[in-house]
Amino acid sequence: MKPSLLSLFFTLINYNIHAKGLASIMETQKMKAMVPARLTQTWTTMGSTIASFMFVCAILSQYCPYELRHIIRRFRRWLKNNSYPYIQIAIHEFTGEKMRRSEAYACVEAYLSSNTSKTTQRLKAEMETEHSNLVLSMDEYERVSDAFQDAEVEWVSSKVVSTKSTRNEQRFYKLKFHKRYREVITKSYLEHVIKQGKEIRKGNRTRRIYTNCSGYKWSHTVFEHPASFETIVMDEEKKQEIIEDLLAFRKGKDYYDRIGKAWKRGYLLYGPPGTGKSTMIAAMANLLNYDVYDLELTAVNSNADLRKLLMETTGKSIIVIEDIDCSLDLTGQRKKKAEKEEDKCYEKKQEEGNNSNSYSSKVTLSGLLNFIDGLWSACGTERLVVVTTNYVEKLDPALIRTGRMDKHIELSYCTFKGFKVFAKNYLNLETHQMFDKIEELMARETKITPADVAENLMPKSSLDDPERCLLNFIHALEEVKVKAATSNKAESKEIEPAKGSKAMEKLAATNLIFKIFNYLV
Ligand SMILES: Nc1ncnc2c1ncn2[C@@H]1O[C@H](COP(=O)(O)OP(=O)(O)OP(=O)(O)O)[C@@H](O)[C@H]1O
Ligand SMILES: [Mg+2]
Repeated sequence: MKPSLLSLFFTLINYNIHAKGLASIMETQKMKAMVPARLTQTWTTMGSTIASFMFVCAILSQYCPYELRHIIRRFRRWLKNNSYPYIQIAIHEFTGEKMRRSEAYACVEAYLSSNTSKTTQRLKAEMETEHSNLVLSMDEYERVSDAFQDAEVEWVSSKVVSTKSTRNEQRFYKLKFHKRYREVITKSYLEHVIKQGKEIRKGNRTRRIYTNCSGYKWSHTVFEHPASFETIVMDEEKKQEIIEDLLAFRKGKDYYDRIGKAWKRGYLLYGPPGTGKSTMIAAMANLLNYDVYDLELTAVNSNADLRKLLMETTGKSIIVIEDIDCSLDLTGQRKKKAEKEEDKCYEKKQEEGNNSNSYSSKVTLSGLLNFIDGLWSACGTERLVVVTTNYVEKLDPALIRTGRMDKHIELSYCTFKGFKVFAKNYLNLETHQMFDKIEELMARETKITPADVAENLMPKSSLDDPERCLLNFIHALEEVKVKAATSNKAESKEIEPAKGSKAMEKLAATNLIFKIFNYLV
């Protein structure tokens, strides 16, 4: 068949579909009530007549002189516009080159599930997590009507299934309305739908934690961490200051706009292992109701991949880089000679197609800083970036200067005051005769982390009553004290012969061994 005849055939089908579509609109509940059955039949007949007429016009247009064909084409356009007075707007689930889930689609879905679930006959029910609510939404190919001011509209949920794979479905909502309502629908109704949808989504939102285990792509799961600022044990004043800072940031859109600064803030959490850095990040996410992006820098191959990942993050989120000193070489020189050599080696490996995971990350400090300062500010708002480290002194001052890491928070060893909060939370004890002994042990600079306090106070079996837990804790404190005394003794022994250069070397080596020993213990 010639292509022109094929197009004629499709034109005919198109007009028939329009005619049937018109009839099916009439079948929706609201319109049914308004339009009598006879009128529906008239429309259907008229639709078929128009389709046949169009078919004849199309044949004529193929075999007539150019001028006549032009007139027929114009007439056909006029007829189409007047015989099918409806406008359709499609809102697809995935858009753009990267096929990101469309915010508009999500808002329409939320709006329709809340506003039309009482009138929809076929619904689907979904529950994202075991603790979240059951969310009802329109099932596929379902139609619902809605009214806004004096305009009647119809929503249809539909999907396109790829011929290559049935798993590759593209869902979309189609909004149909009479063209006389064009202004009100495009200017006010859609705005109203998106606004209401956003509000509903805020209420239903289940937070997510994203991670880039596969390198350049985020994968996510539901974020359900029970941490809160109430259960974090630290200096009360410092805690309040952090909470206020976070809440001020969340409310700060207008302020950031006014001062011409991107709406983002950097936090640096530092302190020994087990002092609550990761727990605090979870508490921050819970307080602000933000998503978490846990960025594993060692899995990122290049600065370009890092940028791609960060640009894909959404607003209302915390981007976390844990143990940054272990992920990057951050010791001051941003690009050392050895690093340059490694770069060459890496490029060679890439050329050979040997891009193994064992090869270390090629993300550089300057790549990270460039993003935080440059592109970072331009793409997206309302993001916190939180960096953690056990060794703040190892970090390049350029990374942690104000503007990049605006707030520095030190988390440290547990004090007696902190222990009392743990005892209240874990054992429901406000006071106990063993507290004096504990206070005495803790006063002598016994460095015990909150993680160790929590572990020792936690009952391990039904036989563990509060006394037993406190005894466990006293044992742990005594052990820490003995270890500290042994390491101090060893250090002071090494200091004495430290006059000659050989002795200096020996001291350095022993110190290193003890440091490693302490770290491991
Ligand atoms: N300040 C704290 N308040 C309450 N619990 C704490 C605190 N610090 C640590 N914990 C407890 O110790 C456990 C370990 O803490 P967390 O993982 O947050 O430490 P961290 O500082 O991130 O350690 P690392 O530096 O090794 O990553 C937590 O599950 C929590 O129960
Ligand atoms: Mg941690």
